[in-house]
Amino acid sequence: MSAQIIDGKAFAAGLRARVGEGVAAFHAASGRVPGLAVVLVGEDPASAVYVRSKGKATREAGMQSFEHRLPADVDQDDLLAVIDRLNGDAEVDGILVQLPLPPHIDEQAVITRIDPDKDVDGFHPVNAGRLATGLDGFVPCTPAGCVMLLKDTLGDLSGLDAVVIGRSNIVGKPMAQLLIAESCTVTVAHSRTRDLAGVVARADIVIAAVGRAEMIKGEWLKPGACVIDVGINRTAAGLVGDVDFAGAMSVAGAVTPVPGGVGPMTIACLLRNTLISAHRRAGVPMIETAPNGGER
Ligand SMILES: Nc1nc(=O)c2c([nH]1)NC[C@@H]1CN(c3ccc(C(=O)N[C@@H](CCC(=O)O)C(=O)O)cc3)C=[N+]21
Ligand SMILES: [Mg+2]
Repeated sequence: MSAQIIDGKAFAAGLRARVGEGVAAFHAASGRVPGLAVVLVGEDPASAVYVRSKGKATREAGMQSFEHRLPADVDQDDLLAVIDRLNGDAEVDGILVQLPLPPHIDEQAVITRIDPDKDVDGFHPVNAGRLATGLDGFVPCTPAGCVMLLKDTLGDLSGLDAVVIGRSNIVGKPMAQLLIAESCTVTVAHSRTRDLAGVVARADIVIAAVGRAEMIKGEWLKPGACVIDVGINRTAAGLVGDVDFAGAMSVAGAVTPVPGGVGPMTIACLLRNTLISAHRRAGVPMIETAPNGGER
Protein backbone atom coordinates (compact mmCIF):
# COMPACT_ATOMS: atom_id res chain seq x y z
CA MET A 1 0.00 0.00 0.00
CA SER A 2 1.20 3.50 -0.79
CA ALA A 3 0.20 6.77 0.86
CA GLN A 4 -1.40 9.75 -0.88
CA ILE A 5 1.18 12.45 -1.69
CA ILE A 6 -0.22 15.80 -0.52
CA ASP A 7 0.40 18.29 -3.34
CA GLY A 8 1.26 21.47 -1.43
CA LYS A 9 2.63 23.11 -4.56
CA ALA A 10 -0.72 22.77 -6.36
CA PHE A 11 -2.74 23.86 -3.30
CA ALA A 12 -0.46 26.88 -2.88
CA ALA A 13 -0.87 27.83 -6.56
CA GLY A 14 -4.64 27.83 -6.09
CA LEU A 15 -4.36 29.90 -2.91
CA ARG A 16 -2.05 32.41 -4.61
CA ALA A 17 -4.54 32.74 -7.48
CA ARG A 18 -7.36 33.46 -4.99
CA VAL A 19 -5.17 36.00 -3.21
CA GLY A 20 -4.62 37.63 -6.62
CA GLU A 21 -8.40 37.91 -7.07
CA GLY A 22 -8.64 39.37 -3.57
CA VAL A 23 -5.96 41.94 -4.44
CA ALA A 24 -8.00 43.06 -7.48
CA ALA A 25 -11.17 43.31 -5.35
CA PHE A 26 -9.28 45.28 -2.68
CA HIS A 27 -7.94 47.66 -5.31
CA ALA A 28 -11.44 48.21 -6.70
CA ALA A 29 -12.80 48.91 -3.19
CA SER A 30 -9.96 51.07 -1.83
CA GLY A 31 -7.96 52.40 -4.78
CA ARG A 32 -4.81 50.95 -3.18
CA VAL A 33 -2.55 48.03 -4.00
CA PRO A 34 -1.31 46.01 -0.96
CA GLY A 35 2.42 46.20 -0.32
CA LEU A 36 4.89 43.76 1.28
CA ALA A 37 8.33 44.91 2.44
CA VAL A 38 11.07 42.30 2.82
CA VAL A 39 14.30 43.16 4.63
CA LEU A 40 17.37 41.02 3.96
CA VAL A 41 20.54 41.47 6.00
CA GLY A 42 23.73 40.00 4.52
CA GLU A 43 24.41 37.84 1.51
CA ASP A 44 23.47 34.32 2.62
CA PRO A 45 22.73 32.63 -0.74
CA ALA A 46 19.82 30.49 0.55
CA SER A 47 18.16 33.58 2.11
CA ALA A 48 18.69 35.56 -1.10
CA VAL A 49 16.91 32.79 -3.06
CA TYR A 50 13.92 32.84 -0.67
CA VAL A 51 13.70 36.62 -0.79
CA ARG A 52 13.77 36.60 -4.58
CA SER A 53 11.00 33.99 -4.81
CA LYS A 54 8.89 35.92 -2.25
CA GLY A 55 9.27 39.11 -4.34
CA LYS A 56 8.28 37.26 -7.52
CA ALA A 57 5.20 35.67 -5.89
CA THR A 58 4.21 39.06 -4.41
CA ARG A 59 4.26 40.75 -7.83
CA GLU A 60 2.46 37.79 -9.47
CA ALA A 61 -0.38 38.25 -6.95
CA GLY A 62 -0.64 41.89 -8.06
CA MET A 63 0.89 43.38 -4.89
CA GLN A 64 3.80 45.78 -4.50
CA SER A 65 7.10 44.28 -3.36
CA PHE A 66 9.61 46.48 -1.55
CA GLU A 67 13.03 44.92 -1.01
CA HIS A 68 15.58 46.35 1.42
CA ARG A 69 19.08 44.87 1.36
CA LEU A 70 21.44 45.78 4.19
CA PRO A 71 25.10 44.76 4.61
CA ALA A 72 25.92 41.83 6.93
CA ASP A 73 27.73 44.20 9.34
CA VAL A 74 24.85 46.73 9.57
CA ASP A 75 24.41 48.48 12.93
CA GLN A 76 21.40 47.17 14.82
CA ASP A 77 20.18 50.78 15.23
CA ASP A 78 20.28 51.29 11.45
CA LEU A 79 18.20 48.13 10.95
CA LEU A 80 15.72 49.32 13.59
CA ALA A 81 15.52 52.69 11.80
CA VAL A 82 14.56 50.91 8.55
CA ILE A 83 11.79 49.07 10.43
CA ASP A 84 10.56 52.36 11.98
CA ARG A 85 10.34 53.86 8.49
CA LEU A 86 8.39 50.85 7.14
CA ASN A 87 6.07 50.95 10.18
CA GLY A 88 5.19 54.54 9.23
CA ASP A 89 4.90 53.96 5.47
CA ALA A 90 1.23 53.90 4.39
CA GLU A 91 2.11 51.89 1.24
CA VAL A 92 3.48 49.02 3.37
CA ASP A 93 0.90 46.54 4.73
CA GLY A 94 3.33 43.77 5.65
CA ILE A 95 6.92 43.72 6.94
CA LEU A 96 9.12 40.62 6.89
CA VAL A 97 12.69 40.63 8.19
CA GLN A 98 14.34 37.52 6.80
CA LEU A 99 15.71 35.23 9.53
CA PRO A 100 18.24 34.21 10.65
CA LEU A 101 19.97 37.54 11.32
CA PRO A 102 23.76 37.89 11.85
CA PRO A 103 24.91 37.02 15.39
CA HIS A 104 25.59 40.67 16.42
CA ILE A 105 21.88 41.50 15.94
CA ASP A 106 19.34 40.82 18.70
CA GLU A 107 16.60 39.00 16.78
CA GLN A 108 13.94 39.58 19.44
CA ALA A 109 14.68 43.33 19.47
CA VAL A 110 14.11 43.40 15.71
CA ILE A 111 10.93 41.30 15.75
CA THR A 112 9.37 43.34 18.56
CA ARG A 113 10.14 46.61 16.71
CA ILE A 114 7.77 45.64 13.86
CA ASP A 115 4.26 47.09 14.21
CA PRO A 116 2.21 43.99 15.28
CA ASP A 117 -0.47 45.05 12.77
CA LYS A 118 2.10 44.80 9.92
CA ASP A 119 3.75 41.63 11.29
CA VAL A 120 2.66 39.26 8.48
CA ASP A 121 5.12 36.59 9.73
CA GLY A 122 3.14 36.46 12.99
CA PHE A 123 6.39 36.39 15.00
CA HIS A 124 5.73 39.43 17.26
CA PRO A 125 4.91 38.43 20.88
CA VAL A 126 1.64 40.38 20.57
CA ASN A 127 0.58 38.10 17.71
CA ALA A 128 1.75 34.99 19.59
CA GLY A 129 -0.45 36.16 22.48
CA ARG A 130 -3.40 36.85 20.20
CA LEU A 131 -3.10 33.35 18.72
CA ALA A 132 -2.88 31.76 22.16
CA THR A 133 -5.97 33.65 23.37
CA GLY A 134 -8.09 33.30 20.23
CA LEU A 135 -7.93 36.97 19.15
CA ASP A 136 -7.57 38.17 15.55
CA GLY A 137 -3.93 38.70 14.63
CA PHE A 138 -1.45 37.22 12.20
CA VAL A 139 -0.88 33.47 12.26
CA PRO A 140 2.66 32.32 11.37
CA CYS A 141 2.68 31.24 7.72
CA THR A 142 4.15 27.73 7.92
CA PRO A 143 1.74 26.43 10.61
CA ALA A 144 -1.20 28.14 8.88
CA GLY A 145 -0.28 26.37 5.64
CA CYS A 146 0.02 23.02 7.45
CA VAL A 147 -3.53 23.36 8.85
CA MET A 148 -4.90 24.13 5.38
CA LEU A 149 -3.27 20.98 3.98
CA LEU A 150 -4.53 18.90 6.94
CA LYS A 151 -8.13 20.09 6.52
CA ASP A 152 -7.99 19.58 2.77
CA THR A 153 -6.77 16.01 3.31
CA LEU A 154 -8.73 14.94 6.41
CA GLY A 155 -11.72 17.31 6.65
CA ASP A 156 -12.70 18.01 10.27
CA LEU A 157 -9.72 17.51 12.61
CA SER A 158 -11.82 17.45 15.80
CA GLY A 159 -10.78 14.77 18.30
CA LEU A 160 -7.76 13.56 16.33
CA ASP A 161 -4.47 12.83 18.11
CA ALA A 162 -1.75 15.19 16.83
CA VAL A 163 1.95 15.13 17.61
CA VAL A 164 4.06 18.21 16.88
CA ILE A 165 7.77 17.39 16.88
CA GLY A 166 9.65 20.63 17.55
CA ARG A 167 8.91 23.54 19.90
CA SER A 168 10.21 26.62 18.07
CA ASN A 169 8.42 29.97 18.30
CA ILE A 170 8.15 29.99 14.48
CA VAL A 171 6.63 26.55 13.88
CA GLY A 172 6.17 24.15 16.81
CA LYS A 173 4.44 26.42 19.36
CA PRO A 174 2.02 28.16 16.94
CA MET A 175 1.34 24.81 15.26
CA ALA A 176 0.26 23.36 18.62
CA GLN A 177 -1.99 26.41 19.23
CA LEU A 178 -3.70 26.01 15.85
CA LEU A 179 -4.28 22.28 16.39
CA ILE A 180 -5.75 22.97 19.84
CA ALA A 181 -8.11 25.46 18.17
CA GLU A 182 -9.10 22.67 15.73
CA SER A 183 -9.97 20.50 18.77
CA CYS A 184 -7.14 18.02 18.30
CA THR A 185 -5.53 16.31 21.28
CA VAL A 186 -2.04 17.78 20.98
CA THR A 187 1.32 16.45 22.16
CA VAL A 188 4.45 18.56 21.67
CA ALA A 189 7.60 16.45 21.43
CA HIS A 190 11.18 17.73 21.29
CA SER A 191 14.83 16.76 21.73
CA ARG A 192 14.31 15.71 25.38
CA THR A 193 11.26 13.55 24.67
CA ARG A 194 11.67 10.00 25.92
CA ASP A 195 10.48 7.32 23.49
CA LEU A 196 9.68 9.58 20.51
CA ALA A 197 8.78 6.48 18.47
CA GLY A 198 6.17 5.54 21.09
CA VAL A 199 4.68 9.05 21.07
CA VAL A 200 4.53 9.14 17.25
CA ALA A 201 2.90 5.69 17.14
CA ARG A 202 -0.30 7.07 18.74
CA ALA A 203 -0.72 10.00 16.35
CA ASP A 204 -3.33 10.43 13.62
CA ILE A 205 -1.44 13.61 12.62
CA VAL A 206 2.35 13.99 12.71
CA ILE A 207 3.95 17.42 12.20
CA ALA A 208 7.71 17.06 11.79
CA ALA A 209 9.58 20.31 12.48
CA VAL A 210 12.89 19.27 14.03
CA GLY A 211 15.38 20.30 11.34
CA ARG A 212 17.14 16.91 11.18
CA ALA A 213 17.22 15.09 7.88
CA GLU A 214 14.97 11.99 7.69
CA MET A 215 14.87 11.57 11.48
CA ILE A 216 11.22 10.44 11.70
CA LYS A 217 11.02 6.83 10.57
CA GLY A 218 8.18 5.21 8.63
CA GLU A 219 7.98 2.28 11.05
CA TRP A 220 7.21 4.64 13.97
CA LEU A 221 3.96 5.76 12.32
CA LYS A 222 0.42 4.62 13.03
CA PRO A 223 -0.89 3.02 9.81
CA GLY A 224 -2.94 5.58 7.88
CA ALA A 225 -1.52 8.63 9.72
CA CYS A 226 -1.34 12.01 7.99
CA VAL A 227 2.28 13.22 7.95
CA ILE A 228 3.23 16.89 7.41
CA ASP A 229 6.95 17.38 6.86
CA VAL A 230 8.11 20.94 7.63
CA GLY A 231 11.82 20.10 7.32
CA ILE A 232 14.02 21.51 4.58
CA ASN A 233 17.47 19.93 4.86
CA ARG A 234 20.18 20.30 2.22
CA THR A 235 22.16 17.05 2.07
CA ALA A 236 24.67 15.55 -0.37
CA ALA A 237 21.71 13.62 -1.82
CA GLY A 238 19.73 16.85 -2.33
CA LEU A 239 16.82 18.47 -0.48
CA VAL A 240 15.14 16.17 2.09
CA GLY A 241 12.61 16.63 4.87
CA ASP A 242 12.62 15.60 8.54
CA VAL A 243 10.69 12.44 7.62
CA ASP A 244 12.03 9.29 5.98
CA PHE A 245 9.76 9.79 2.96
CA ALA A 246 10.07 6.30 1.42
CA GLY A 247 9.43 4.64 4.78
CA ALA A 248 6.46 6.91 5.51
CA MET A 249 4.94 6.23 2.10
CA SER A 250 4.50 2.54 2.92
CA VAL A 251 2.76 3.12 6.30
CA ALA A 252 1.06 6.53 6.32
CA GLY A 253 -2.26 7.48 4.73
CA ALA A 254 -0.94 10.76 3.35
CA VAL A 255 2.45 12.51 3.31
CA THR A 256 3.74 15.92 2.18
CA PRO A 257 6.79 15.74 -0.12
CA VAL A 258 9.94 17.90 0.18
CA PRO A 259 10.14 19.94 -1.96
CA GLY A 260 6.59 20.65 -3.13
CA GLY A 261 4.78 20.27 0.19
CA VAL A 262 4.81 22.78 3.03
CA GLY A 263 7.38 25.24 1.55
CA PRO A 264 5.13 26.66 -1.19
CA MET A 265 2.29 27.00 1.35
CA THR A 266 4.48 29.25 3.52
CA ILE A 267 4.84 31.79 0.72
CA ALA A 268 1.15 31.61 -0.27
CA CYS A 269 0.12 32.23 3.37
CA LEU A 270 2.52 35.19 3.56
CA LEU A 271 0.73 36.78 0.60
CA ARG A 272 -2.63 35.98 2.17
CA ASN A 273 -1.57 37.62 5.47
CA THR A 274 -0.48 40.73 3.54
CA LEU A 275 -3.90 40.90 1.85
CA ILE A 276 -5.61 40.49 5.25
CA SER A 277 -3.43 43.29 6.65
CA ALA A 278 -4.36 45.64 3.81
CA HIS A 279 -8.07 45.03 4.44
CA ARG A 280 -7.77 45.57 8.20
CA ARG A 281 -5.71 48.73 7.83
CA ALA A 282 -8.16 50.18 5.30
CA GLY A 283 -11.23 49.07 7.26
CA VAL A 284 -12.50 47.18 4.19
CA PRO A 285 -14.13 43.77 4.89
CA MET A 286 -12.37 40.89 3.14
CA ILE A 287 -14.31 38.40 0.99
CA GLU A 288 -13.11 34.84 1.80
CA THR A 289 -12.57 32.57 -1.18
CA ALA A 290 -11.61 29.45 0.74
CA PRO A 291 -12.03 26.13 -1.13
CA ASN A 292 -12.75 24.19 2.05
CA GLY A 293 -13.48 26.91 4.61
CA GLY A 294 -10.04 26.06 5.96
CA GLU A 295 -8.10 29.16 5.08
CA ARG A 296 -7.80 30.80 8.43
N1 LIG B 1 11.08 36.16 8.56
C1 LIG B 1 11.11 35.00 7.95
N2 LIG B 1 9.96 34.42 7.52
C2 LIG B 1 9.98 33.23 6.87
O1 LIG B 1 8.91 32.70 6.48
C3 LIG B 1 11.23 32.59 6.62
C4 LIG B 1 12.39 33.21 7.09
N3 LIG B 1 12.31 34.39 7.76
N4 LIG B 1 13.61 32.65 6.89
C5 LIG B 1 13.77 31.43 6.13
C6 LIG B 1 12.54 30.56 6.24
C7 LIG B 1 12.44 29.48 5.18
N5 LIG B 1 11.23 29.79 4.43
C8 LIG B 1 10.82 29.09 3.31
C9 LIG B 1 9.83 29.55 2.47
C10 LIG B 1 9.48 28.86 1.33
C11 LIG B 1 10.12 27.70 0.98
C12 LIG B 1 9.78 27.02 -0.28
O2 LIG B 1 8.98 27.51 -1.08
N6 LIG B 1 10.35 25.86 -0.54
C13 LIG B 1 10.13 25.13 -1.78
C14 LIG B 1 11.41 25.06 -2.57
C15 LIG B 1 12.58 24.53 -1.81
C16 LIG B 1 13.91 24.70 -2.51
O3 LIG B 1 14.06 24.20 -3.64
O4 LIG B 1 14.80 25.33 -1.90
C17 LIG B 1 9.58 23.75 -1.46
O5 LIG B 1 9.70 23.29 -0.31
O6 LIG B 1 9.04 23.13 -2.36
C18 LIG B 1 11.11 27.22 1.80
C19 LIG B 1 11.44 27.90 2.96
C20 LIG B 1 10.67 30.92 4.93
N7 LIG B 1 11.34 31.39 5.96
MG1 LIG C 1 21.15 36.48 16.69
